[in-house]
Amino acid sequence: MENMSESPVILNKHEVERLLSYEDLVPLLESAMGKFSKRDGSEIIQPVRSVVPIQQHNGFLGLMPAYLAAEGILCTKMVTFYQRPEGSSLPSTQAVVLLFHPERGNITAILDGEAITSKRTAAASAISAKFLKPDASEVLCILGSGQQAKSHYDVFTKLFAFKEVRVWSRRKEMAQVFVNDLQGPVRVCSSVKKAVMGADVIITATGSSQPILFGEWVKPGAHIAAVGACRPDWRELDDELMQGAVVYVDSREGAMAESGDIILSGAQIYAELGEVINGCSPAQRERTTVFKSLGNYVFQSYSLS
Ligand SMILES: NC(=O)C1=CN([C@@H]2O[C@H](COP(=O)(O)OP(=O)(O)OC[C@H]3O[C@@H](n4cnc5c(N)ncnc54)[C@H](O)[C@@H]3O)[C@@H](O)[C@H]2O)C=CC1
Ligand SMILES: O=C([O-])C1=[NH+]CCC1
Repeated sequence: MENMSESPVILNKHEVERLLSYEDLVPLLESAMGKFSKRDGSEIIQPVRSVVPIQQHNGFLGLMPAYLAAEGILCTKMVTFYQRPEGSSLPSTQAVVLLFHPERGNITAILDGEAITSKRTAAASAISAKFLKPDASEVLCILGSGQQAKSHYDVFTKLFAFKEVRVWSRRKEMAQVFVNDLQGPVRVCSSVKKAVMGADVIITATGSSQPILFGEWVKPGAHIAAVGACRPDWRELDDELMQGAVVYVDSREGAMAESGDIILSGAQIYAELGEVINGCSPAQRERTTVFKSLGNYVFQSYSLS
């Protein structure tokens, strides 16, 4: 987005939603993930996110700067995640993305980050599924019924042909509200166990800080895109699942600093997803795979630059 005038371009949530299509985003993100995993410090600079915990809301403010020299992208995202009471009208994840002119240092754009976060996170999970889900994947299961659950439903049903989609939410009526807003058929399940048994692809997109998904319920060979639990003491997946699966991440440094599922289970990171995209690490589709997503900021700056 080239802006030669002094005033930055400002795009609100609706404008970002309109401009940011999955058709554009998914291939761009795939390419950005590959470039990120080839990183040498002079080309891509992305420090691990600074996090300010906000204890009273069981949440945090995250500051996420990134510089891609070759692409001419200098940006930062600022994002809050606050645990909301069930049914709250306030979004749990809110964000702004600032783009800077890499030569002059001025702000060129101020972009609503809520839509970027929803779509970019879902697109990253979809790319993980493209490489890691079992070849014959028929059943998709979504745990959670919030913003991320919705964006994941949208992109997964757009890109893949599942025969069955299931959703679980800790309050069944919230799962029902979620389903009522969707176009296609989705089955509401009354327990995580019922939702995940036999599923080929499982998305965990909850605000939980304790494991909700247990390895004993997961079909061998399934692919799990684990989106929540973005703090070092938060979990969504249990030790059995983490230790038995082949674990892929968006960023090794980020995962070692922020993922409770990795740090507390002691699971080994097998590869970054970008290394799979680059052909440097195998996609072990025949094994149970976990993509532990934390939100890699290079990707989102890329998508609207
Ligand atoms: N990996 C990434 O790049 C990103 C991760 N996130 C994370 O994804 C998760 C979901 O975010 P949003 O969809 O924006 O939030 P949301 O508030 O819209 O949805 C959260 C869902 O989790 C459920 N939930 C909350 N606490 C729970 C618990 N203790 N047990 C079971 N279910 C619970 C809620 O009922 C709701 O269905 C959060 O953990 C957030 O930090 C958010 C943005 C990007
Ligand atoms: O990438 C992101 O924006 C976030 N990751 C975890 C919460 C928000």
